[in-house]
Amino acid sequence: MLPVVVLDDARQADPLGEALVKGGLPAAEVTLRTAAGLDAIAALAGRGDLTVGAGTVLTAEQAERAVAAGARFVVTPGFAPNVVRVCQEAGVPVVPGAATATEIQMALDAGLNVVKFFPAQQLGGPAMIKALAAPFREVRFIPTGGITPAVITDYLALPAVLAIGASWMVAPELIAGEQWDEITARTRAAVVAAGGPA
Ligand SMILES: O=C(O)C(=O)C[C@H](O)[C@H](O)COP(=O)(O)O
Repeated sequence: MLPVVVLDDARQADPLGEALVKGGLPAAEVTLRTAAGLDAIAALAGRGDLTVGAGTVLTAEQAERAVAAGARFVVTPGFAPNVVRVCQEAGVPVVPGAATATEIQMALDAGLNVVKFFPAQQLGGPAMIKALAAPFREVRFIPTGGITPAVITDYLALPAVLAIGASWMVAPELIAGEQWDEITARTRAAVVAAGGPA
């Protein structure tokens, strides 16, 4: 499970990180949708007890900044050759978004075999991944977008699914309300729903 985080205030990064670690999910994809994103990545990277990556990385410059801030992986909504190049040169894993067979082939051409399947639910969910995985046997998918606890097991039943990205455990209203205990509780529930320890 990969929590997809949108932070408006980088000062919330540390308590959020604490809540995720307590919940048993020491990882976060912090999106660069907000101006606070880079500072939040730096704050979480500085904790040392969780793996932080950057999401919504749209340009090569953003990729450079994210890596400099401490991002250990980079996620993009679609396939962006310049972002992929920057990450590969920096030795940082990059996961491009792919919604079609063509985009998967672009990722493979770039030497990548893990893609974010985005937006997963809207694209047809597990049935679509199953169909795409048939010709691309070496590809692993991280479905993200619209995934709720109710459908997690449908995705995780597929061998081609490497992980699931989702935001419900770190919902923006919980962060805005600084409801860290609720974030920990939802994170724990997400771990259990994904077959992890209670
Ligand atoms: O900003 C991006 O590039 C993203 O990563 C979009 C995220 O994948 C979704 O926001 C997460 O999906 P939900 O769980 O439906 O919220």
